[in-house]
Amino acid sequence: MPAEKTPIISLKNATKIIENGDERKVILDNVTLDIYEQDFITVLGGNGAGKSTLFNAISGTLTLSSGQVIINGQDVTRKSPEKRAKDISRVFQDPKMGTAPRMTVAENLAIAALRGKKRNLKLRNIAAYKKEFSEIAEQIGNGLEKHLDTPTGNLSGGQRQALSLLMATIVAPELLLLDEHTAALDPKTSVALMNLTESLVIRQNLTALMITHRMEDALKYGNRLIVMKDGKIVQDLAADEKSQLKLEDFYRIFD
Ligand SMILES: Nc1ncnc2c1ncn2[C@@H]1O[C@H](COP(=O)(O)OP(=O)(O)OP(=O)(O)O)[C@@H](O)[C@H]1O
Repeated sequence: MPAEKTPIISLKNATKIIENGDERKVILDNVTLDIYEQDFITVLGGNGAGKSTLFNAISGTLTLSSGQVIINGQDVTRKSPEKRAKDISRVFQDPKMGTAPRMTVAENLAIAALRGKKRNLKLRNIAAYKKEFSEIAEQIGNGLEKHLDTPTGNLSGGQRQALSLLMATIVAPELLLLDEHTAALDPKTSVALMNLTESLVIRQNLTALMITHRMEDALKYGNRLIVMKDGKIVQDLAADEKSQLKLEDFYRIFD
């Protein structure tokens, strides 16, 4: 019998209740989820279904009312987002979120390269890393390598999202959270960033969760699909089940 796989991340009965005077709202409802190495899971659900809340619970920006978050067997439920940051990186929808606007591309990459490491990289040493950064940036194919000394605030949205993705993966995280990271881009740039995402995930054997509203992307990418509704995971489909789904099945998800 094959040995049982150990999940990288587990949520156990994760629940978040928001109380405001007489109002009581369950925004994460008893969610149990095991994420295994090299899972690439797409996350679908209507507005307000709880997708970002799920990501907040994993990354630690939201403290659970009850339940647990386990990373590699360690209970991190009460650990701060900063403590979890060595294991978990996240790319947001808004291109402004992932990068420091006044710092250059090279400086942003240098900071990202230090994730989880104790030593300090002095900014004057960045020059030594420039060739390496340039090679990494060149993989993107949108000219980012020519902008290593450009403040990120001057980049296009697509370049900035590509940089955010590079920063999130330059030190391979245990889990990459992609929070609708292509949603603010034009269709062509969005396709280019999804291609880059897939190639980074495959090349670095990453484990990733990706929220998307694009059903085509949920069908095309990943080995697993979860569907959220009212703070719950209502479906968890493996690759073979996912591949049998048609676009019209997806529209039913949002009913
Ligand atoms: N801190 C909070 N306080 C009160 N309600 C909250 C809080 N965070 C989230 N919610 C509520 O929880 C529900 C789920 O929100 P969430 O942002 O997770 O949805 P989502 O699935 O990511 O939606 P969208 O697709 O619109 O981004 C929403 O009704 C939202 O208003």
